[in-house]
Amino acid sequence: MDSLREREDHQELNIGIDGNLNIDNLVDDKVKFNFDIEKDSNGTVLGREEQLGDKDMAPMAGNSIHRSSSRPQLDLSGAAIQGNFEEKDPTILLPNQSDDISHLALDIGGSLIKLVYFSRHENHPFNDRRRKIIKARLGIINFNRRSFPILGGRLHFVKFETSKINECLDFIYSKQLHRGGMDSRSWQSEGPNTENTVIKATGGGAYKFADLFKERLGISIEKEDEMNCLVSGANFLLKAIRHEAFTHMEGRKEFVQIDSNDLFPYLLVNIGSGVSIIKVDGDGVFERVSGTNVGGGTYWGLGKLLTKCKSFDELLELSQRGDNRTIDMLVGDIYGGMDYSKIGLSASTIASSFGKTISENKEIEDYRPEDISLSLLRMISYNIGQISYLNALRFGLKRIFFGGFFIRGHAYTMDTISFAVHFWSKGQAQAMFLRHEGFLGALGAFLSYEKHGLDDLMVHQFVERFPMGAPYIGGNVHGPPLGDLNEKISWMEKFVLKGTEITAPVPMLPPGTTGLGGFEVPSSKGDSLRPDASKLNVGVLHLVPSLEVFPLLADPKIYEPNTIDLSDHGELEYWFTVLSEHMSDLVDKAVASEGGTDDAKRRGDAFARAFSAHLARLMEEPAAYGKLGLANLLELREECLREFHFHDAYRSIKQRENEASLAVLPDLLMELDGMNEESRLLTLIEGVLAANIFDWGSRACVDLYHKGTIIEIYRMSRDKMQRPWRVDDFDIFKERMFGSAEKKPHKYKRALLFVDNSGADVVLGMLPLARELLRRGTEVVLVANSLPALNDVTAMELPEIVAEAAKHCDILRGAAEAGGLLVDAMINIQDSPRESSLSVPLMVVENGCGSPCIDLRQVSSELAAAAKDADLVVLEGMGRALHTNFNAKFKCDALKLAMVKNQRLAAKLINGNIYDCVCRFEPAS
Ligand SMILES: CC(C)(COP(=O)(O)O)[C@@H](O)C(=O)NCCC(=O)O
Ligand SMILES: [Mn+2]
Repeated sequence: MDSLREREDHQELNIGIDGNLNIDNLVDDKVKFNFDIEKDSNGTVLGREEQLGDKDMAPMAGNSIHRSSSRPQLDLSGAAIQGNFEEKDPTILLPNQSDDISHLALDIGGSLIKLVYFSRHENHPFNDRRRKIIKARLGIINFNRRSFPILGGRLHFVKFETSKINECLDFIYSKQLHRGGMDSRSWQSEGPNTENTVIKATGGGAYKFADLFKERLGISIEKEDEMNCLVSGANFLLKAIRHEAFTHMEGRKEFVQIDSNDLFPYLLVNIGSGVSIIKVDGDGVFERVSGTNVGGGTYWGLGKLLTKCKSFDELLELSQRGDNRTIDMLVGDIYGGMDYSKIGLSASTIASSFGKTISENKEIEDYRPEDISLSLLRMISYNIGQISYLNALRFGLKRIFFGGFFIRGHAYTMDTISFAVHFWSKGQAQAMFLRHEGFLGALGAFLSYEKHGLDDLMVHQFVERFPMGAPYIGGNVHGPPLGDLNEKISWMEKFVLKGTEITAPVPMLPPGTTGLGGFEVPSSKGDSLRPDASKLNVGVLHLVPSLEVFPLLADPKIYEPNTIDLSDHGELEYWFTVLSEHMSDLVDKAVASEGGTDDAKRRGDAFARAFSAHLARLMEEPAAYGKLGLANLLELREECLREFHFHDAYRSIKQRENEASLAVLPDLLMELDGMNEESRLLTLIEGVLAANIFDWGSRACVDLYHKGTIIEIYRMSRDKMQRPWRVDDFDIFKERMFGSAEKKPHKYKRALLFVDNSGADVVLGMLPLARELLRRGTEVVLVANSLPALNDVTAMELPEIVAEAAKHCDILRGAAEAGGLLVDAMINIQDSPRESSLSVPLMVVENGCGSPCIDLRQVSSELAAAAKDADLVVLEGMGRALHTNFNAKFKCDALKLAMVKNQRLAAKLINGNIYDCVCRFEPAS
């Protein structure tokens, strides 16, 4: 079979096929891999199990024929041009390529093994033809200017206890990570050879277990320097991940925005079994300035001896219920309950860790394990905090980043370290923590593969997501992501049976306060911290190399997409309730969209459980997945739906509404054409606002839809349009368009219209507005979602809607032809991109997201390209113009249009009522 073909050893990335094809020419959208589907001799697609056979356990290495080298390479064997050879950028199939980026790296520490692996994104369906037209139209030569291709993919983070190394080996084997691809389907069941495969690893275990890896998996370990890896991992995270670093004081977590140009120097304290203290001055420029042998291993080791705990997590969990005053000697114990205020020590300050046990005539059994664990934790955390501070002082450093698995996202540990740093530095130095704290070394090892291509990635190109399974790593579930859909569903079912209590929302405790020398009662522990909380910290990092910052943002550095701050507990609770109440309706729609089968019902059920679990988790710790805004919650819902293979829950509703609206469009256009320019503009804006009422994400609107037909509701909404609207800048916009006694009329060159919902919203609202702009000589770019979200129209669906509308309107037809939106015109446009029509073009671009909101730091390359010549941005709808971007400032004129379909938001944002409207016009800033 094809996929049995050997890979070439030592094949460099830039070796060409027959000397002509240089890999530099392969950009992401031109390389196609076909390893997703394996067929048997009858052409039947094999299931995962059939392909894997009984291979989930790693066998002893045997004879095999597959070879690969340590370098991440493209396997060019069997490469062939697909399709038309005459095409300028033909697709090249690499049938034997499994993944073009290095895929697995390890950090094998004394206590834990950390794994980082990369998996390629599944191809998501996109309109290739539309993309080609847009590329030609916008003059995009190359979406990706790298010297070699980076495909989108995911970085996964998994850990195992070193003492259970066999579980780790089984995991690697079951996912076939040692073979150059995470998807076993690309390999034959006969057991390909891994003889020459080399996997990068760091940590002492890279030496200690090298033979075991060879024996069990047939792979060699290439050792990478541990300090080097820690530093490059930390630098990478601090530069590439937006919400990576945070402070943690008195139970309050706050993300710190790190300016990658102002990162160095800093102190990196890695708390593993032991502690390394490293002064970092740049990429690859560092010095290990100190360390201590009292670290995570000490806590665990002593804790194990003293409490009989079986695991680190159990020990940490015990500390949650501990009271260290029964064990530690406090200042007050020495001073008869008084403070030693002369030297600034309160009575509650620990004078001597474990000191109280000297004078008491007790045996170990007489102390509570909980108290012992807490005393130990405080002793070690304070000590590390103090040594770190002294080193920061020694080198004049203000920022200390703490990493390593000792911390485990444990609030109390972080508070204790922060307190120590704050206390000793008198507030001059700041302790910061990293969300991927435990994976610095493994990430560094991953980055040490040559040509991994991740060096110059920007912050916005990594998007953190939480596919199901990711939040529940640990124990027997090694998580992210659970292999296939079935696994995910059954895991959700099992999870709910076992742990229903954690799916229920848990109220968050208000942060406690502590006095000087505080922590008499740990402020961050208590009933609200679930035992598994420490495992729920990092998700899968999605690498989307084609995302860019929207070029028209006035100042991307201060841009904040979210309008509503969910760190306000009242807000979080409200939106949590809204989303929970919407759940059953959404599940019904999702299940119906998949034919209402038993399988769809089971998936619907699993989705509801998964999303509820995420919500519960976020209620408990809003910053668990990074800084939380309403847009993230709404996106999480869409992501969860996709996880359970609901790709378009509102498909039929959208279709129905499109058809009904297209049927009345000709009448509307006729009515508009009978008006003078000024009344027409007003009617058009009114039309956009009125049609925005068709929003299946709003509870109030959905209730309304039971009361009439689409057209009745649209009419009712239009009839209620009374000016002044709650935010009403229409006159300023009108003056900008038509001029006044003092000002000349303005003709926009190119307008970007961020469209929202299907049906009336786009057909009767935004398309007529687009038509008016086209009529006035403005190029129009309709910007729509890349993936479905609620009833939002997508960039895939829009060309068809425009084509339908164009049947009734010459302006739209001419512009759509010029923009390549009409099928016949698409063929012409490839030959002569610019001159095919006299009309200004109407184009469609995708925005790069699949959510009702938009974060303009992460838009598609085609939108970024379209923005180049644009001088007007129109944002439409509640998600795009209110929940997000209400306060966004642009380099060009901006018009924000929305109907507010939620009472609380109306009251909060515009001091108004549900169904009030916003027409905000902001000249270029
Ligand atoms: C999800 C939405 C932002 C979509 O609104 P749109 O952008 O389509 O105008 C909106 O429906 C919403 O905020 N819904 C939740 C609140 C509610 O049910 O009232
Ligand atoms: Mn919408």
